[in-house]
This record gives sequence, structure tokens and C-alpha cells, in this order.
Amino acid sequence: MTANSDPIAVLGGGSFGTAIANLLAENGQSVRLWMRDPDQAEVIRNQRMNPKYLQGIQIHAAVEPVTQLQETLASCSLIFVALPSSALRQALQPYSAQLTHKMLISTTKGIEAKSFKLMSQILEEIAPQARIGVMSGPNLAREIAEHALTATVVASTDEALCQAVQQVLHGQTLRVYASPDRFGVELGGALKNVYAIMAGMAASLGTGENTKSMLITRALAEMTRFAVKLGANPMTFLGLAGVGDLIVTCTSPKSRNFQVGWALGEGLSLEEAVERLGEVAEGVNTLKVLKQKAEELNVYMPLVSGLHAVLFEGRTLAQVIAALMCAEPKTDVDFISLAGF
Ligand SMILES: NC(=O)C1=CN([C@@H]2O[C@H](COP(=O)(O)OP(=O)(O)OC[C@H]3O[C@@H](n4cnc5c(N)ncnc54)[C@H](O)[C@@H]3O)[C@@H](O)[C@H]2O)C=CC1
Ligand SMILES: O=C(CO)COP(=O)(O)O
Repeated sequence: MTANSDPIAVLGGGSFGTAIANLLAENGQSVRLWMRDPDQAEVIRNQRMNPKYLQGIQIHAAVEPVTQLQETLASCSLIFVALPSSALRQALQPYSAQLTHKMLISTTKGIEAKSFKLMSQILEEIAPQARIGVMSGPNLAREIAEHALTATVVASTDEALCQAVQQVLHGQTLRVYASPDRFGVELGGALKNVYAIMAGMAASLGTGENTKSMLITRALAEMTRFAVKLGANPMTFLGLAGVGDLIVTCTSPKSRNFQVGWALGEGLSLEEAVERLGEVAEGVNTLKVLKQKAEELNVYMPLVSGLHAVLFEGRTLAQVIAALMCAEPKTDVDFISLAGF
């Protein structure tokens, strides 16, 4: 891997930002990892660890923890954004001038509540002159940090941007695939978090393997149906950022959304489950906005409605399961006729 001359910025000192910063550094890049908390930056500088978010992982010497956002943005032309969706707009809006002509890659898997905008759409709004892409896929931060063999997708219609990301991130343990479907790739990453909560709940209640498979497959059908209604290409959902990410988050106890679901299955309230996690679980907010949007667009999403009923409408899981199982029979794959078979 050849080193890029400019340093690369990673915004967000949580688990994903740290994991990506480390990979970039291992590939020979010099990296500025921006975080808002000076104490956290000091700990990383001194201990070469990020104990709060990635306990036990050594931080590469070429990762420089920084807290000055304006300077960081000014000094880097390639910028990975790994902030929670609730923070992204507020954190970057004041710096739109510094983002002009930069390559901005969102790794954030969430949807803005009021606008139903994806993070790359917010970046586009804040920095209309920037070059925008997203990165998404089955990418548990800890596994990336521990060098588990992993694949991800960089998506943008800007081919040179995709190649730039492939050049700096592709390595011994990470394969980076490109896609022109930014919207589909990003939407897949945001939607699957909701179903991971459901899967975590099901797992903690000891459901059978048939049930787990049914949940994941019907989740894929439902999220694809929704995405198509918004104009996305259903084929993207057969890729790493669709079914790939859905599988990892719906089956892994390392997923924070899965962990929230697991805690709910154990009988904790949503507040208790989120509090116990202490990290970002984007699926909770996504569920709220998704339920509302599905109703507005008249898209049939029984799993989303069912989870929303349990989490926010006081229904019991038994009531929701009974209603789901008794619903009128449907077809298996919605898009067979579209594919021309
Ligand atoms: N952790 C993972 O395995 C993966 C996470 N992602 C996505 O990356 C995004 C970030 O998630 P994680 O790094 O996992 O979260 P995390 O919970 O590990 O860390 C969140 C970080 O954001 C910081 N933060 C919160 N509010 C902020 C604000 N207003 N300004 C600046 N910084 C702020 C926190 O201090 C913390 O450093 C999420 O959208 C997540 O879905 C994507 C792929 C994998
Ligand atoms: O997006 C992820 C894996 O691809 C991480 O999922 P969680 O946010 O649920 O941990």
C-alpha cells in the first residue's frame, strides 16, 4: 500500500472511528482521529488505547488523536465521518467552508429524525461543493480492529472517490468493494439496525433456528420493499451492505443493536437497555422515523410496526407475535416479476 501524502481525517473517537483510523494507519497513512473530548484524546495519546470504546486494542503510532475540528478539516482532503447520526449535522454545520472540495465518506448508519435524510444527504446539504460517498457493510468495529477478514462497500457515483477509498483502506484483512448506488448502500446500513434489535430480542427468548431465519429473511423482504418505494435499486440489498450487514447484526452479540434487543428480551425497559449499553444503538431512533415514514408512504412493514408496538405502544410481545402469525398469507419474494422470471 502506498502512503497518501495528505493526512486522512477520521471524525469520531468511538469504536468505529478508532477501528478505521487504525486500519488506515496500518496501511501506511498518517491519520488525524478527531474527537470532542480532550481527556479522551489525552488517554489515547498516552496509553495508545481507547479504553472506553475499544478496550484492549493497541492504537497505531500513526494515529494522532486531535480535538481541533477546524484545523483537522483544513489539513485533510479525505475525511471519514464516524459520528453518531444524532451528532453529525450539529458537529459539521459550522465548518461548511472547510469542507468545500473535500472527499467526505460517511460511515454513519442512521436517519435524521425530522427530515428523514441519510447522513450523506446531510453532508451534501452542509457542503454542496464536497465530493460525497458512503461506506457500509458487515463491519463490526471490534472485528475490524482485531483483523478479522472483512469486506465493505464504498458507494458513490464519483468513481475516483471510490478508488481513493479503496487505495487507502484495502489491505490484508479488509476488501473494499465499490458501488455506484450510494442511496441503496446507505439505506441498507440504516435499516438493518432495527431488525437487529428484533433478532436480539428473539435470541434472548430462546427462539428456534427456523424462527431466526424467518426473521432475517422477512426483514430483508421488508427493508427492500421500503427501499424500492423510495426509489432504491433492490439488487443492492443482495450485496454486502444489504443482506450482508443484516446477517451480521442480526446474529452477532457484538452488535449493539442486537444487545439492546437481548436486554429487552431479558425484561429490561428500553431506557434501561440503552443505559446498560452506553454506546450508540442507531436502530432505536431509526425505528421511530421508519414507522412514521412507512405509514406516510403506505408501505407494508409488519415487523417494524410490531417492534414499534412493543417498544413504544405498550403492546406485549405475545400480542404482536400472535398478530404477525395470523396475518393473511403473502407472497415470498416481491420482486420476482420485476426480475422478469
Ligand atoms: N461500531 C460499529 O461496529 C460500527 C458503527 N458504525 C456506525 O458508526 C457510527 C458511530 O458509531 P460508533 O463509533 O460505533 O459509536 P460509539 O458509541 O462507539 O462512539 C460514538 C462516538 O461519538 C462521539 N460523539 C457523540 N456525540 C458527539 C458529538 N455531538 N460530537 C462529537 N462526537 C460525538 C462519542 O464521544 C463517541 O466517541 C454509528 O452511526 C454506527 O452505526 C458503522 C459500522 C460499524
Ligand atoms: O453496523 C454494524 C456492523 O456492520 C454495527 O452494528 P451495531 O451498531 O449494532 O453494533
